[in-house]
Amino acid sequence: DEMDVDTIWMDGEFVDWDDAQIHVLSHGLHYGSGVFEGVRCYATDEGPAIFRWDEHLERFYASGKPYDMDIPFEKEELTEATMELIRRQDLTSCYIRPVAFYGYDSLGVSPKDNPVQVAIAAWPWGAYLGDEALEKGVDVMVSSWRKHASSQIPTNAKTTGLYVNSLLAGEEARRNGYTEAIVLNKEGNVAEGPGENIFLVKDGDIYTPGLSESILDGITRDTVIELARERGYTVNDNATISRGELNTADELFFTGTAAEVTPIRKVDNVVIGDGSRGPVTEELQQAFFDLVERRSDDHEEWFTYV
Ligand SMILES: Cc1[nH+]cc(COP(=O)(O)O)c(CN[C@@H](CCC(=O)O)C(=O)O)c1O
Repeated sequence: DEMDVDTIWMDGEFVDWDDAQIHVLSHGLHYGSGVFEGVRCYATDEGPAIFRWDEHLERFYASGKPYDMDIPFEKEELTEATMELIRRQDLTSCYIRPVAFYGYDSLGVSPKDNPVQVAIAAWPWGAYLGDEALEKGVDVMVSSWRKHASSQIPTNAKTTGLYVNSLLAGEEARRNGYTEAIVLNKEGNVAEGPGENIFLVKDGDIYTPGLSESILDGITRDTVIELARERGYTVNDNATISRGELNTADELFFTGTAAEVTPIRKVDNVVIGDGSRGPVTEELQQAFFDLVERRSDDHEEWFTYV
């Protein structure tokens, strides 16, 4: 395979990449009834280290709860499978994608007795929004599509079906020449990106929308909040950010497992700050990479060594 990975763990076994197949009548394909995680493993002097595996695994199981989806494997089994998957493919820094979904027994909206299938894949994945993005930032647009409200579908569950909202917003942005979208919630305030949380810096203070703004409780968001507070910043992690505050921000940046810490330099072609990565963004981005690549030995509890 072009990503020089060849193995996937599926329903308790390691299978060849091309043999990891499911039935076309799988419930998850028809009704979006799946949950997934995105986790990064970083190469460090002590070997590959999975970042905040416990929190990701916790969220993986919690995401299934609204759908009565009981994942038929213990956390220890999934942890061992993931470590073995990384070892078998000699991966060091890689992206890990666990997914669980209702498979096929009978069709119909109710998952009834459909089996819950689980798979884990891992592959090398570079900068999510492009190589230049981490340094130069990205140009984004505010999408015409709103985020679904947490009262309509639990936004705090990483449900596969929800990502059509992300696809609509992200593809609208790219169709219009931008790299990514910012999605407002149904109140018209800032929620997050299609696959990222968002942070705003103004007069030296840091703001990020709270869970009530219909966002995913991001693990990278939590990490950056902690790193910022450790550096003495005032962080409002329950902010309501209006659309207009995006234009007058000193700095904006995305956070996410895939996106890591990505500066935003323009919103709908309005230059943010001086149009380059801001100083607070750079400081937190550097702190993040020093942490995950273990140049800093803080938060050892956040690392699972393979
Ligand atoms: C909607 C959304 N909001 C915020 C985040 C950031 O959460 P966290 O990874 O815990 O910091 C992600 C992760 N998006 C994942 C999927 C990306 C994809 O393209 O698929 C990811 O970053 O792995 C989201 O999908």
